[in-house]
Amino acid sequence: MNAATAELKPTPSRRAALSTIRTLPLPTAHELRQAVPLSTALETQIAASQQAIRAILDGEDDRLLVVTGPCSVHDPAAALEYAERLAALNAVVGDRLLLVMRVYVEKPRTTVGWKGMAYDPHLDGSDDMAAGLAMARHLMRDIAEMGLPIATELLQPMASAYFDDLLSWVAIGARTTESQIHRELASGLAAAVGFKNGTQGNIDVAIAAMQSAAHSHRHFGVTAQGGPAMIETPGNSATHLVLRGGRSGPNHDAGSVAASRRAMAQAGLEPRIMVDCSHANSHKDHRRQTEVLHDVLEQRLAGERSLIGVMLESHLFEGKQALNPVALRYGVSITDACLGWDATGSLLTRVAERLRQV
Ligand SMILES: O=C[C@H](O)[C@H](O)COP(=O)(O)O
Ligand SMILES: C=C(OP(=O)(O)O)C(=O)O
Repeated sequence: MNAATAELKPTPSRRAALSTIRTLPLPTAHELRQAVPLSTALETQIAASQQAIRAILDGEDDRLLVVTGPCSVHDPAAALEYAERLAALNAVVGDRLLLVMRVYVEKPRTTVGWKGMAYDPHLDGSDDMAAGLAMARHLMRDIAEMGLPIATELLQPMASAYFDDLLSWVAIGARTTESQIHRELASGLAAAVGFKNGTQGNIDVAIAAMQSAAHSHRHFGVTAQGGPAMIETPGNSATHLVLRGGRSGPNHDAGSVAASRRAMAQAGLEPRIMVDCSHANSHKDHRRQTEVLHDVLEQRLAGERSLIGVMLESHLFEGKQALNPVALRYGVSITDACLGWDATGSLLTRVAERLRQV
């Protein structure tokens, strides 16, 4: 062994660290789907809401697609109360808005932090993922049974099979839009997919993602029974760009929207754009989501037809709180700050009224 190879060998302390790696089996997606099955009526409802979203993307339905809900769900009771309120609002605004609830059970972190209900449902770092996956699937099914279409971000491709039959809209987030693995995942989904611009604000990665997702792929994956598999996907052209702002600032303004529309057309894509009113578009100040949404609405009323939807981060009560499992305030986000329900309800009611006037 020469000196260079010796340096590559793990040191004893690194070997000791590696020996502590734990592997715990989880139920397969098939087992969880059998334990928490969907009725035929629910499957039909989900297929209908996937189709309704596609109709908006295809310009056959001129309602505004609104993806709204908590940054992350951590308390099923609060998420269900939010869903009840959203379902009631839908009865009032459903003629002009297609409401889809964010039920985000996986969170991408900039460095480290709580990664969502699917990972750590007990909020205590125990990472009981078997319980997390079950809680996530139960919650999504309960919300879907209220008649609401569900949106989520798909982050860990292996986890998607545990709940992708419940989804009507999927986000590929700013941190993963550039990932080939997530583009392959999107190409096999029944749901429409919004690709976010990168965290720097670059839309080129989302444009490349849409081109890639439209193609058929063969990729490594696992079967619902948990075995290694080659997966062949049909391609998914029900995709769109999500402008969420970036390090260089917001990108919901008319100039950025027009530039994005032109870039999509040049790439041979239908120009379909959703504006995420939160994240870098609101400078992470939840209250500013209202002004971003009004800006988007005025652009759309002025004739910007590429604007097909908006996203809001909204919970029962505004703001956010630190994750302290013994003293959590009910209905308040433990990840990004959210609009409260009252502000959300009146904002969306005003948006629907304004859209009715045209
Ligand atoms: O939407 C949520 C957050 O912006 C995203 O998960 C990153 O969070 P973090 O920067 O707090 O890790
Ligand atoms: C993580 C999210 O967004 P982004 O990927 O834009 O940061 C989100 O919408 O929860």
